[in-house]
Amino acid sequence: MFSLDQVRQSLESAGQSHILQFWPELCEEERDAFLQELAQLDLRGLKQHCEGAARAAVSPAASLDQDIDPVPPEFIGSVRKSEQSCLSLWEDEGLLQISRSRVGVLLLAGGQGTRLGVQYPKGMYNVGLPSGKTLYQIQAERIHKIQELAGVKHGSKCTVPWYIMTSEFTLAPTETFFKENNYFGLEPSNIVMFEQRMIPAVTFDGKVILQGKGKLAMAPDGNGGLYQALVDNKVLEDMEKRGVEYLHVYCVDNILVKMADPVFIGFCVSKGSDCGAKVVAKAYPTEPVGVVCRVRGVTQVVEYSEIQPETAKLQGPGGELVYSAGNICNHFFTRAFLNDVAEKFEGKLKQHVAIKKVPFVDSQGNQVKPTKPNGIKMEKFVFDVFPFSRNFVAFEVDREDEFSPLKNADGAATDTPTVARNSLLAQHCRWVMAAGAKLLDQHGHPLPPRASASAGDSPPAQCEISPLVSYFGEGLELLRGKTLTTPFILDEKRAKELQAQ
Ligand SMILES: CC(=O)N[C@H]1[C@@H](OP(=O)(O)O)O[C@H](CO)[C@@H](O)[C@@H]1O
Repeated sequence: MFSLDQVRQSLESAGQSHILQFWPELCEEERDAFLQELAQLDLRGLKQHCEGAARAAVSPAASLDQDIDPVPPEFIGSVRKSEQSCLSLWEDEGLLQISRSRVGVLLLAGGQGTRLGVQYPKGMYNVGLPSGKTLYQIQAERIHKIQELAGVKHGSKCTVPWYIMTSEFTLAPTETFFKENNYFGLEPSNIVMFEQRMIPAVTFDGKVILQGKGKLAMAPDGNGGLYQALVDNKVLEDMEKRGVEYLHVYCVDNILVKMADPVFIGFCVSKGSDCGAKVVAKAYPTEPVGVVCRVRGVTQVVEYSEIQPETAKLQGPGGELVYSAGNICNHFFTRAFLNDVAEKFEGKLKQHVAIKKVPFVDSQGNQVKPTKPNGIKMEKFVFDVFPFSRNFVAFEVDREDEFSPLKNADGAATDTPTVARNSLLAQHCRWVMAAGAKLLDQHGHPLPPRASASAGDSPPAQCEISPLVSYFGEGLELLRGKTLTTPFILDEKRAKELQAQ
């Protein structure tokens, strides 16, 4: 560890000596903790980071809107437009790769649920399903099921390791939650949690913000911090040791996420792709999703916060959105590509600027909660590696089956716990009806099928199917010809009982 003198010198040469202004007031314990925090900073890169942030805040990167074009539809694979025989081939390929334990999943779970308004990791959120399951539990059970499906099909026991990128904010509570829940029945050695880096928030004149007298205002380095974290935590070596060649990366908040989706994996593998992304047709022009498009001919994502509203609203001759390929943060990478990124491209990733209200201590030592934005946070985005890919593919999936993200607290117009819950229940109603069963409400009246859910809708029937019974609607033959009264929860026990009837 560095000595106080070394740290002081480094801070001085980075123009950041104010960081130690309250040092004389700190007690022994606070000093130790602070020195440890400072020693973990990239002190050599600090000057560049602070000056870069201040520069970026006054002269934001030029808008890309002049240089973008949509990706022509024929370059986007599609569930809806593909023959069933193609979908089956892709699914078979995906299941084959999974059965050989060549597929892993990686969860991006380092963010704070600021918009959702919770103090704990988003994955621990319970959206109020009849079963009371949290997002983490639903995801764990899907991993369980996909291992089983692939294993049964190919007569092999296989593993889909679950890599979970957390941050200083989310690691400890996530670890505890998993332990308390017995890892949701998964083998603990196949769950690998690691932390992304944190970087300091900076004022508009390039000074690191002090959150306390002996504490810096730190924030995770964005979900694109993944690539540095893979190196820091030797995750690529772990993948190699396990024989994992393909990785499905996804973010925590989408209740409909299909972990290690065999169709998507199979599609990407069949196309010989090194990098891919799932997209859905955007629901409305200002929907907060990035768009997959071409920038000077190169396919990448332009984030919702960086596209001009006029561009987002552009319509084609049939009234359809020109930029409609909405990024749902479900990415495919080969390990070989991730190695390339780690070796050659990580340092070239773009830095995005977010201007935020960052609580701080003023020069008098008073704690201040700013009422207007005062700080710059720099973030990397996970999709910014797409331009380095040699064969990028996009794959369009159906929103009602794959995308209902939990972003906002109830009361907001979209992406709330209620919408997430209803999207899942509506999907499960569709599965049950497609399997040939009838659903009745509490009064014995038949229920109509529902395609999807939005905030204003009346709730669909309380019909929930455990992922341990069905991953994407398969295996529900046991319901054929049955009349089921809601609320109806199909877990493994109930499935066995129905099977026996
Ligand atoms: C940097 C990044 O990955 N941004 C993603 C991510 O945004 P959030 O700000 O986390 O909601 O999830 C969106 C989908 O839910 C996706 O459209 C967007 O592009």
